[in-house]
Amino acid sequence: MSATKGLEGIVAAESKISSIIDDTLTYVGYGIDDLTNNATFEEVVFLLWNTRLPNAEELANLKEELAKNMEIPAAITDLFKSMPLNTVHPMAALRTAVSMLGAFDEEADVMEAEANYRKAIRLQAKIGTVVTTFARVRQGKEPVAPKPELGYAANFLYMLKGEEPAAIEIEAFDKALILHADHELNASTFTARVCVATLSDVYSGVTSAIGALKGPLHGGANEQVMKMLTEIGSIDKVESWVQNKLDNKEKIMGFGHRVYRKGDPRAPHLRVMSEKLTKLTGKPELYDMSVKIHDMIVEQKKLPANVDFFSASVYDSLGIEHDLFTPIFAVSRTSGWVAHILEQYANNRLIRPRAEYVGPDMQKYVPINER
Ligand SMILES: CC(=O)SCCNC(=O)CCNC(=O)[C@H](O)C(C)(C)COP(=O)(O)OP(=O)(O)OC[C@H]1O[C@@H](n2cnc3c(N)ncnc32)[C@H](O)[C@@H]1OP(=O)(O)O
Ligand SMILES: O=C([O-])CC(=O)C(=O)O
Repeated sequence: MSATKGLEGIVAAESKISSIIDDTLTYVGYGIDDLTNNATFEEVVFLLWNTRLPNAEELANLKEELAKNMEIPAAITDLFKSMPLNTVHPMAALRTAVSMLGAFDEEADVMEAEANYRKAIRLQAKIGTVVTTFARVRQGKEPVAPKPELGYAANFLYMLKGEEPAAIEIEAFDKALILHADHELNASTFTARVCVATLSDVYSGVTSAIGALKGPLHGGANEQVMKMLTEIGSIDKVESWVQNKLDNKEKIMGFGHRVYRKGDPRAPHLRVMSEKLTKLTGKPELYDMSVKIHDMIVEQKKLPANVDFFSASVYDSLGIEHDLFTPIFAVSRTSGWVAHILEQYANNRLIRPRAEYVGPDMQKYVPINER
């Protein structure tokens, strides 16, 4: 028995939800470019959960259900108020709050498929409100109640800032939500599947997944990209900053991928949005710096940008606080996590791999006074 480090190349599940084949990403067989250019996030949520696109009535119903379920228990707002708001990371707050949402859901442990679908809707509806409520509480502001007539992307930005977003902001944010919605058996999705394969509940699966997404090698990279751009500060400093990191064999956040070799097909969409939005907000240098970093990494390391690289300047341009980037990833990825959780339940077997033992041979116990 020998171990494959990081399970690289191991096929650990069958799935009908998304695929990455020859660097092409599809959700249920629909290309990511097609969906990003033409669909809305709500349509993608339906697609991932039902493995087919909705008709107009089904989409309207889903939107209505999401809008109806966006409010969160007051106890979650109080929970945030009780947190050390100067130091707590929003991903830690989100992890705790999603676990708490489970405590408030009377159906949390009802395992029928219909009940799990209802929980999926409630969780997807509430997670955006959880993130925006945290952000408002941290700023000492009142949470903003959702407006049912707005779509998911618009509602999120409205609840975050307290004013209705411009059409271009809604469009960019909706596309970003679509691009982050699912990604085959990435680390957080695998975590969710491992968790619920014990027949644990949906909330436990998503709480575990949030923990996995938080790390900088996964979803946490988008915040680190912004930290890098802020630290570099101006385009004339890019070359020496990046060269120094590369010479010290340090990783540059937002580059590289376990599966993609030629490039992450989500990155070009975010790059286009980054160029447009940074110009509009009067910060074109952020995009120019990103391109310069990108060209250096591609040239020297042959590593393409992943989804987290250009999303950083997109979210910054939307006026979003930098440590909320990863929670926003979680808001979108909840749709994918839940899809995989439902798929796991539908054809479950406990996930329990083996470890290759590399410790000492059989030893004899030594009494404590003889050690
Ligand atoms: C949504 C997402 O999760 S997308 C990924 C987000 N994460 C990041 O952007 C963090 C930066 N990137 C990385 O750490 C990696 O590329 C990962 C974690 C994404 C993929 O990791 P793995 O497939 O395990 O590749 P691994 O980390 O072993 O890297 C292979 C080689 O490429 C190098 N490398 C990989 N990524 C980078 C990078 N971002 N910068 C510099 N070098 C890199 C490694 O140092 C290693 O070099 P070596 O063989 O000389 O030691
Ligand atoms: O697939 C992965 O390993 C990471 C990733 O890009 C994602 O989760 O979107």
